[in-house]
Amino acid sequence: MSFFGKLKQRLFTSSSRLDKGLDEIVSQGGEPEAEDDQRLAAQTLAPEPAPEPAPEPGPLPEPAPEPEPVPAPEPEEPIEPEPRPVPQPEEPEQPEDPEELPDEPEELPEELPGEQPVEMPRDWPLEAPQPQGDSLPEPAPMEIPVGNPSEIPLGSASAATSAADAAGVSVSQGAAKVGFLGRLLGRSSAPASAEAAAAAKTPAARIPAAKTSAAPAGPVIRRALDDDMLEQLEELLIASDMGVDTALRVTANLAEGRYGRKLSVTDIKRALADEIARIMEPVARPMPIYTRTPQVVLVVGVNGSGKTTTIGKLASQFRAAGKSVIIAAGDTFRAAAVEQLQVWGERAGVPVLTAPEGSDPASLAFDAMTKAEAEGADLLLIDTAGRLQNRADLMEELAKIVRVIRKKDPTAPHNTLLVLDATTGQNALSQVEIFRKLADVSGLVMTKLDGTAKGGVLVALADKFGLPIHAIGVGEQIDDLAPFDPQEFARALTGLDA
Ligand SMILES: Nc1nc2c(ncn2[C@@H]2O[C@H](COP(=O)(O)OP(=O)(O)OP(=O)(O)O)[C@@H](O)[C@H]2O)c(=O)[nH]1
Repeated sequence: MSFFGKLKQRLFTSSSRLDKGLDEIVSQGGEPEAEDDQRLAAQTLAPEPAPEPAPEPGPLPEPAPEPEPVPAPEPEEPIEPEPRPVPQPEEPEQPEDPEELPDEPEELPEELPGEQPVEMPRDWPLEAPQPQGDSLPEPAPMEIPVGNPSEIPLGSASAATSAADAAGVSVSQGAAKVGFLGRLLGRSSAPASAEAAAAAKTPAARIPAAKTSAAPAGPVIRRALDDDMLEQLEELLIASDMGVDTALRVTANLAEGRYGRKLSVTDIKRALADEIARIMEPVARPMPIYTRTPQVVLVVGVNGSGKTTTIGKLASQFRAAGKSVIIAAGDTFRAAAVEQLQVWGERAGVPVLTAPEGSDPASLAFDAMTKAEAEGADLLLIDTAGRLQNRADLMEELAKIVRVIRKKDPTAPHNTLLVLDATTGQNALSQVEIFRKLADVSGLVMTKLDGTAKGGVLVALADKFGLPIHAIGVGEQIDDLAPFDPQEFARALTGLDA
């Protein structure tokens, strides 16, 4: 089975809900179409173009003068990432034990020049080039790589890229690599046999095959888009966890230029997929990589959301991309969480720093910073507790971790990733709201998109918060984390094949 097919299977629950719902909506009040009508409909599938504006009478206004080009200032010193504010606890701060923690600097710099995070184009090679000099911020052309090369079958895009990199040849992955979601949708051109072997190892292989949206034999059913149908579509999108506001916006946009026209299920899927991709496009951004090391990535989220698993996957993939990584097991209150992280650390070949149960996570974070600096690590991934039961405590804990790591690097943490569990549906929205208050969230990772009918929540999140979505988790295996591709996600969610 192709990797593309895996994704389709994994998003089966979400797409099948939409599939089934759309079938029902269109068949109610819809009618089979004669062949001639089908040809006509195919020609008029796109929304009607807006009428051309009538030429304005009278003279045209003078064109506005072009603004003077402003030369970009050349940085003389290395540019550092901007520090994000330390989240302030609601309760008055307790004085820290000076024996436990090193002195805080008198005052954190108000503002540091910000290093522009470099977002990685999707077809960059996996290997980041080495910095050319001390003074220039060096963009690291890397997005979260797909899969662990040791597990990537020969002939896959990543393997091809690595080989080409080794040979000093630049490879456009666009040609060889179909995105992760795309591969799960079944459009991979990679050899099927090796991928089938890899897929067979995953739980996804045991999920029943997804219903395909290939046109059924016989006449296509079409239904004229009217108010009733729009209302039904709204309800269906709400049931898919898109949220009321987003569902209303999506259906309103879908109606534009199509109202009164006869649509088939595939027409609606295409229109929906376009609309969803349009919403998701601006938030699909790989995690920025900075030249400043260690780059500190704070990972937050409620217990069970998939933080540990995501850290393990990230560590493995960054390491496979040639980065040196250290993990700090910051949830010191749960021995099981620490043990789980150690297992992932072993799998990824990455050291995991731990502290005795119940000890201060901030001092572990400080030690981890010291070690990461001493060892010249590229990335430090810090796990944190996710107990929301006592928000004030959690807020203070996160704030203290941030204060302490800023003693070492005032610009840290460079990324604060909020890990969300897709199966929680609309609850993910309130988690974002809460964690944005607790920590300065810089991006999202959505886990467990496999096996949930609530994948639509990602659209609601993008629409409501506009926070970057760096990656998605679609399984429990080490290579089941992928950069977020809005087009492929939209197609997978709507169950569209092509
Ligand atoms: N199906 C699926 N399961 C996942 C995914 N990500 C994580 N999980 C599973 O979700 C469960 C919880 O994941 P953890 O990584 O332990 O979550 P956590 O946020 O670290 O939880 P605590 O350790 O309790 O703080 C585990 O059984 C993982 O295997 C995913 O993308 N898909």
